[in-house]
Amino acid sequence: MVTNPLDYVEPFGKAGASGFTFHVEASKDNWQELVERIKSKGMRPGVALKPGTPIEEVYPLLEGENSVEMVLVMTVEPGFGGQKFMPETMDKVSVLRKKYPSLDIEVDGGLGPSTIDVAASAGANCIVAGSSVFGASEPAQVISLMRHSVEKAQNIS
Ligand SMILES: O=C(CO)[C@@H](O)[C@H](O)COP(=O)(O)O
Repeated sequence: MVTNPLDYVEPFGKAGASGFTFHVEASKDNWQELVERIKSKGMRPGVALKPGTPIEEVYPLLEGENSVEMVLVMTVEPGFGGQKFMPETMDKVSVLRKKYPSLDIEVDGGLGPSTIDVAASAGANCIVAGSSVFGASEPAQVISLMRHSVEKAQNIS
């Protein structure tokens, strides 16, 4: 998480990023300008929210022509890898999935073989995983297992 996401749009765009996700907590006053700027640089805008932030805070960012295209529900406190998945964040994923059936919903933190099913069933379709993949003896198998769980929950396998 960065505190001034606007400062990073241009450099990330120049570096070749295809998407730019900012925290709703860090953009309360300027999210519209931020989304516009991200789109103008050819990137896909996304918004992230911390575990304690109510899901209602992202609703305004999902309406109108300047809307974000992805919501990242943090499943740990942002900061570092290797933390424990917070199952209580799944209520936000379920509510969001019900309200926006085709939205990309990402989850990040503590995702791996033991937690993927609950996240996938709640409606998450984009998975960020660090320790469970990079710490595995067969990373490809872990990725495949998680992909399968998401596809099964979305009825696409
Ligand atoms: O950076 C963060 C949290 O701030 C995450 O992206 C973690 O790095 C994910 O790592 P694991 O929880 O999967 O180890």
